[in-house]
Amino acid sequence: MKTFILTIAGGGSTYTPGIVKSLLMRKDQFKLEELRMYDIDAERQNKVAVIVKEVVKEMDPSLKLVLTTDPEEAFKDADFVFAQMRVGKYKMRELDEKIPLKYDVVGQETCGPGGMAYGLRTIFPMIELIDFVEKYAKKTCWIVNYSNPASIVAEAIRRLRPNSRIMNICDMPVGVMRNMAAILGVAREELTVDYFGLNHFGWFTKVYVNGEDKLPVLREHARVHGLLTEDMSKVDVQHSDPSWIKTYKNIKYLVDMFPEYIPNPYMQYYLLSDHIVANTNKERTRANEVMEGREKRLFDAVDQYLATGEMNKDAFYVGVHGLFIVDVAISLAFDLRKRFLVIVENKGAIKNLPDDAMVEIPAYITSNGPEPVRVGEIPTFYKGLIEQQLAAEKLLVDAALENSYEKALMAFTMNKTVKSAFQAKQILDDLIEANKEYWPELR
Ligand SMILES: NC(=O)c1ccc[n+]([C@@H]2O[C@H](COP(=O)([O-])OP(=O)(O)OC[C@H]3O[C@@H](n4cnc5c(N)ncnc54)[C@H](O)[C@@H]3O)[C@@H](O)[C@H]2O)c1
Ligand SMILES: O=P(O)(O)OC[C@H]1O[C@H](O[C@H]2[C@H](O)[C@@H](O)[C@@H](O)O[C@@H]2CO)[C@H](O)[C@@H](O)[C@@H]1O
Ligand SMILES: [Mn+2]
Repeated sequence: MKTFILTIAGGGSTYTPGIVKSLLMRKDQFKLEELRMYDIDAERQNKVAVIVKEVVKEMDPSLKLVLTTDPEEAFKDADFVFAQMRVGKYKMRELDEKIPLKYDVVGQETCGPGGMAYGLRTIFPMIELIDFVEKYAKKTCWIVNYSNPASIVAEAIRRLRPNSRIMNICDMPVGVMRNMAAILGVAREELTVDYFGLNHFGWFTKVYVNGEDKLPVLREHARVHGLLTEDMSKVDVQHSDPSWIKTYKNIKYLVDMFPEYIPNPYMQYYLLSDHIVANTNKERTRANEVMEGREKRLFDAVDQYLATGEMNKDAFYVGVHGLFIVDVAISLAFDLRKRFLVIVENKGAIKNLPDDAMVEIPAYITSNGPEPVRVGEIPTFYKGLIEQQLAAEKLLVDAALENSYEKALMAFTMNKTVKSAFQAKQILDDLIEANKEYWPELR
């Protein structure tokens, strides 16, 4: 049986235990020879590893587990790298969210100025990671990347490392499909969707079950309930947090106004920005909810295990997040040609968008990478919105590569969540100060 060396980059992530569990649930199909955790923060990674070791002991005790901060040890002869780094960690996420809110602008980790700030922190560490993998791993190695902000990261990689073997993915569409399946009373695997957009900026246009388009049924549900199902805690425990409930509810306003398609929940930040700001607690944002929730639960479980030897199994979840990345890797490994939504270079797939846009669309995942479907032409409303967002993302990457303050200011001004160039400049200047340690210099 073929076996694989797999490295998780960002081993200290709160998602690592869930991803490891998901990997080991598939060990009969996707057998690991060695699992490695790589992070630049050894202390955080060691803590998360306390839980990971228990998962390995229970599910695949003979598996070799390596923890390292050394790139050579991490990537030597690796077959797969799962990337999930958060550059600046939650401390910086909190600032990404709170600084724009000071100016009554959406404060979100991947959208608006906060997302662009996160992008400027992440571009070069991701390029460094790709270079480590290229230097040490097998030539056939695939990087499957969750690191956000995925659109900006993907655009920078397209420009700087166009030949790298990387699949940029996002679990939000899969999360939505999980809710859609619960609403329709079917399994998520029974859904086949059509979708177009950029990452965290797109729309479902068809939702097939057994060849029948169920979008009309979902539209009627969404007009009243958004994408909430009866009991979210049964669908995904994390998504019963108040902020996620609000997010799924907000879809009802969007579907009511624009019933044609079902939007990615992230569209709320662009199309309902005033409502979002008015309903956000500027002192306690999602970063606080996560630090006091997902992160605390995990680290409390580590402390409890070290003190008592007892493991709290509710401290982490596999969820669609853990399932999806493993599904993508298995399709890459065995040329399964499974259809998933992934982020790829457009190259004509969406006919009336530029070839060099990094778009999120369905693709068949082969061992040579994605084979995207042909989406065709998209209607003017969506095209216009996407073009504006795409321009902002491209200008931001220009800013990073050219060390250009002016391009960064253009990117911030272009973003739909920002009202004026004055406002863009105030937020940008505050973010430059907060990100001194991380951003490329902007002159
Ligand atoms: N694409 C998606 O849909 C999706 C879904 C969920 C999470 N994510 C992303 O996954 C990542 C992890 O999220 P989290 O909430 O678990 O964060 P986290 O802060 O718990 O973990 C991130 C880890 O990355 C490490 N890190 C930072 N810079 C690094 C570098 N240069 N090299 C190696 N490791 C580095 C940190 O030390 C930390 O341990 C984030 O980028 C998040 O945005 C993406
Ligand atoms: O606020 P967070 O850190 O809890 O989540 C931010 C991430 O949200 C999306 O991922 C969700 C996903 O949609 C859901 O189905 C489940 O697996 O949880 C994920 C994380 O909560 C989004 O796609 C990511 O890009 C964000 O990082
Ligand atoms: Mn995402």
